[in-house]
Amino acid sequence: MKFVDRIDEAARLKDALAREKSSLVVMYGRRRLGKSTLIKRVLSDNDVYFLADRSEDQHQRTLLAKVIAQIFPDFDKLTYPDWESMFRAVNYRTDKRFTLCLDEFPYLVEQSSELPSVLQKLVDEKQLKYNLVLCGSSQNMMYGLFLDSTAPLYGRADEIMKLAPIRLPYIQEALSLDAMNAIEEYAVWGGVPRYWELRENRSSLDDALWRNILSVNGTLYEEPIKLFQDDVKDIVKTSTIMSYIGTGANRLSEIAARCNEPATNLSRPLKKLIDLGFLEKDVPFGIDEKNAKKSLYKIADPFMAFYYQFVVPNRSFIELGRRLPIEQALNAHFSEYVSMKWEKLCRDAVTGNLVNGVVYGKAKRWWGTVFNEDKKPEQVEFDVMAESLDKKYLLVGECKWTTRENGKQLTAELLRKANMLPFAKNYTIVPILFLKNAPKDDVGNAILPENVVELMR
Ligand SMILES: Nc1ncnc2c1ncn2[C@@H]1O[C@H](COP(=O)(O)OP(=O)(O)OP(=O)(O)O)[C@@H](O)[C@H]1O
Repeated sequence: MKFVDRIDEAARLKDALAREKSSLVVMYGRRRLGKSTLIKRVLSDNDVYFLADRSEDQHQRTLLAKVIAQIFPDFDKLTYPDWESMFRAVNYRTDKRFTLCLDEFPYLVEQSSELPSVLQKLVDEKQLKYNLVLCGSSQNMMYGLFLDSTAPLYGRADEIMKLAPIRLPYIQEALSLDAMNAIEEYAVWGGVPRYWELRENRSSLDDALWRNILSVNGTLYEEPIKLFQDDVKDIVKTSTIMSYIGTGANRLSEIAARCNEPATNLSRPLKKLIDLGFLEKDVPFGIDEKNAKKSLYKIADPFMAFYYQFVVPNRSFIELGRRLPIEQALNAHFSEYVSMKWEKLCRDAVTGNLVNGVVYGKAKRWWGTVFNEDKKPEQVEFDVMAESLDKKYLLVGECKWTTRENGKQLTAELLRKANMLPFAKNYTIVPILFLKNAPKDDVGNAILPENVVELMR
């Protein structure tokens, strides 16, 4: 698969490594996002890249010495009793600046708890002649090592880079898809390039699902557990919470009831899952994010959302190799699943972007009770709602992931609902349809998959 995106990240890393003084760069982020690949692309043959494992520290130093010997001959002929002597020996041999990258740095710290203090000492002495890049997948540990104010390396990094998932337009480029298929595939694999590679090796999305996720031998069959191993203590509880949310328990009270625990016990694990990027809080437009009553918890990561909706409830069928019930579940709900992801992509596309000549702030959903023409209460919902930065316009959007719609009818209904909103009079209402296909009647206010891909570039 061709390498895509990461232009800004690569530039930032290159820049940090080319500064006048040697730099300490920290890179972290969820597994399989492409941290190692990005670093290796930026490093040259004069640099050293070392991938740590969980073996004991003397063994790791022996392995690292071997890699360093590729640029400093015979470096591995000596034995280094501790990390400090090894880093100082590298400094002694350095005549021109190079970069030493320690990938999976948290594994080294697991074996040698003194390592952060050793590095702190070396960095504080300002004598290091080489750059250090420290990389890791455990977001928890990387946070604890560099961003916690009590940690020895706190404030020592010249650059801290948290790698994010790759955005929608690049899956289209990597897998040569049309916009509609890019959205469908992104709904399953999200922005993780390793998953895109697994998909690329299969003839169709369906084939890739059955081979990689919906099979006990699939590479991704246990993937969430592997991801949690990096960062959460209680994997069973975490997985249980994700399952409940993935199958429709979205309010704190519902999740707590299903877990049979008081809601207060769940605030920490939920916050943790939000920090890790696996969950998000959905709050209606105009409501404070901290409003717990109005908040809905949703799975933020597309791959996880697919997994907890389609894999976990069907685990016993998958274990027995029974395809039929899973095929039925996919036939009945996959399209609806993609449509939820489509809504989210539409909101992301609008946020901070220029839509029909107007720039909008953060787009959210809106749901609530309004009073209709007959003064009767009515429950209404908007898939997308955003206020223009100049506060003059309110974009209200309806998303559909179905075959061709009647645009006039959808727009009229959107306007009818919007005009009942108590805050409608403060704005000029801008109705927008976000549709899978162009509407039967060309209403002119439709945004299609190719437009969303373009907006997300
Ligand atoms: N920007 C990219 N474009 C295309 N493919 C990529 C990109 N980045 C990474 N990949 C591919 O994705 C896979 C995972 O990348 P990589 O091993 O670098 O991730 P990582 O974040 O270091 O993962 P881990 O923490 O699991 O080691 C690799 O096989 C790589 O080829």
